[in-house]
Amino acid sequence: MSQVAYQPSMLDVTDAPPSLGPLSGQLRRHPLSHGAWVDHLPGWVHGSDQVLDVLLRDVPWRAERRTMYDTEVDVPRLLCWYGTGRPLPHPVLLTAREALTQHYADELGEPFVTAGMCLYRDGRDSVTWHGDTQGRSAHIDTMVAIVSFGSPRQLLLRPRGGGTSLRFPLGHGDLVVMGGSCQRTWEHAIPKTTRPVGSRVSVQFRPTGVA
Ligand SMILES: O=C(O)CCC(=O)C(=O)O
Ligand SMILES: [Fe+2]
Repeated sequence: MSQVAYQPSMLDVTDAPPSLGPLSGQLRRHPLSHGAWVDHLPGWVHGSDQVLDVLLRDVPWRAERRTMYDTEVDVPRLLCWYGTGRPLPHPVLLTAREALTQHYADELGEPFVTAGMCLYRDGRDSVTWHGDTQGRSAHIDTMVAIVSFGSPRQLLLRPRGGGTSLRFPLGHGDLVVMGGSCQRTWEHAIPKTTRPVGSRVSVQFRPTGVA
């Protein structure tokens, strides 16, 4: 009897659609040098398991190759680009993009419109030190907002030209926003790890012309 009453409520909890916590008053800003900053909010997305399942299943993940010296090598992660207007694979991502656009409206002055997706299959997948400086972000201050799903990985940041690096743990449902001059004056990376980690999906929201 008690089991009959218990099961539906368990289902209600696990089947509840993913949702977002508030941004105002919750994001913690870390000012960096040269007018760069990072905002961090662990656990922004609730119900992230469901989102991760959908992303792993429905995103048409692609492997890329790039030329390194004179050989072609695999890019060590899978990718998919959702340009302006392309429907996102889970509705909570649209809600997230709109919430970010609204929260940063005064500071950013334009909406987040694209979503870059990366799948790190295990600890051997990574992205090396870089800034997102293709396009307008090479010259102007902007923002890149990252929502992370799946196995926790470290986001490393270091000033261009040398200096101490910082690390932000990116766990299931966490939000990190790189802002100000961050893409031009700092670099970021997701290093490989020998720890036994599972899949991680990173969703990066950017304004138009930033990549
Ligand atoms: O995996 C991440 O969260 C960062 C990805 C990244 O920096 C990029 O794709 O430009
Ligand atoms: Fe990046």
